[in-house]
Amino acid sequence: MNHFPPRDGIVHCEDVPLPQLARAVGTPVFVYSSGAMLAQAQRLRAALAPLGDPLIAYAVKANPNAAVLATMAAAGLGADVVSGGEYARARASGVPAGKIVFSGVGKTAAEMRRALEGGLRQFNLESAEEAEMLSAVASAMGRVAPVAIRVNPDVEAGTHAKISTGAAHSKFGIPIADAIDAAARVKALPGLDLAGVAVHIGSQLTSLAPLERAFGKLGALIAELRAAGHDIRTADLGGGLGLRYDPSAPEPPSIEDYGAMVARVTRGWDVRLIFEPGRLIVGDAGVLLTEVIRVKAGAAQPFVVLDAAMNDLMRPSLYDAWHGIEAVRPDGETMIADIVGPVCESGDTFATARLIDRVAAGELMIIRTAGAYGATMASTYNSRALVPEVLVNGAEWEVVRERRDTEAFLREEHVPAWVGRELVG
Ligand SMILES: Cc1ncc(COP(=O)(O)O)c(C=O)c1O
Ligand SMILES: N[C@@H](CCCC[NH3+])C(=O)O
Repeated sequence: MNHFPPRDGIVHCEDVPLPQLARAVGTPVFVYSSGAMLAQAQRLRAALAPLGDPLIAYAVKANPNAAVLATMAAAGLGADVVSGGEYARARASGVPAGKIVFSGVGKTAAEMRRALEGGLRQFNLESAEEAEMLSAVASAMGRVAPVAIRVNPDVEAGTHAKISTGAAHSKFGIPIADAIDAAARVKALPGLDLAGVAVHIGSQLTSLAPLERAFGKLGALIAELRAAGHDIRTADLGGGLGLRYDPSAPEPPSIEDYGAMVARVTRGWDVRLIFEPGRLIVGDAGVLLTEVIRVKAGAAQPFVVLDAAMNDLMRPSLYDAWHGIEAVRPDGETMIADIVGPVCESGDTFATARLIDRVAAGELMIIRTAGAYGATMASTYNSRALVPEVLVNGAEWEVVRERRDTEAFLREEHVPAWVGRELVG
């Protein structure tokens, strides 16, 4: 089902015409369809149902808005968190402690303490050094921390280098060849209970082959760990399944293809599986709604200058990512243009020489697939206000994050009394 349907020539989010939101909230604004994210969560749950009772721990980093997290919690999903901040958000949004997995290479002692106090399903350990720190923290608290060893399987994910995490040179995980030694160290440390293994090789994966290779290695490791006397009860298969940003690109594997592959590879593992999907759930559920400030003449083609910029949606400038860009009221005509934002960097470009709907100053456009890694990665560069977010449910909608204006930044900053003292008088 299309949750951003054109009706009467105007793009809607569910039953709300986008111009109505632009008028009420202003632009740029992230608009999310709760129906779209729930449909994806439901589809994933159905595809994974034959695997027993897996824990689907939504990767909070993809979109940590409290209303999005509460939607996920209400749908029964857990949370994969990578910081104390994400842990706090997940708990505050109603995710039960027992459904929280804590990932990340740089967990601090304070973050470990906080998660142990509040409770969690497991820490995914990424190094022997981290195991030592967690052991000390848990022991001092008189607790036992449930842990999984996140391995680095040395598998190339075939995605953008900046979002690949499973190759040998990557900072993530414990080299799989060292996992048996690491498990022995974990077992010998007080305050740790080795419950399982974990792997995550990257994001926006458009082929199942690298995932299958990584999972195959994980299966062999589970057998080795059991042979060494470890009681392995869980296997966390990470996230990473990609979306089709560009409709002319080959269709990525479906959620059902993924479920079938996992069922085949994990047959006989006898563990509870954990998944950490982010983008897959929320990516297509969001658009960045923006207004054309002006169309400026260019050397090769015109520049469509939007009021959204690289600080609001970093993916095109950071990863050269392709996002669909369309007019909210297309008139049937097209043009070729560079689509840019107002920020003072040439990298503030959403698309180059792109065939788009014809637009003029004052018209609205949407940048698609902005529900994941959009607002969450935004900055205030060029002293631009963080973009507000709206959640739509049928004909209802609500601002779920207010626009943060320049006055708010200034209230947070402080000029010491001695600045400029030597220069005065
Ligand atoms: C450990 C971990 N789990 C889950 C995810 C979520 O990835 P995705 O949004 O691609 O599903 C990431 C991001 O790549 C991650 O680093
Ligand atoms: N931020 C990345 C994904 C990173 C995944 C986090 N491990 C993106 O927009 O594609």
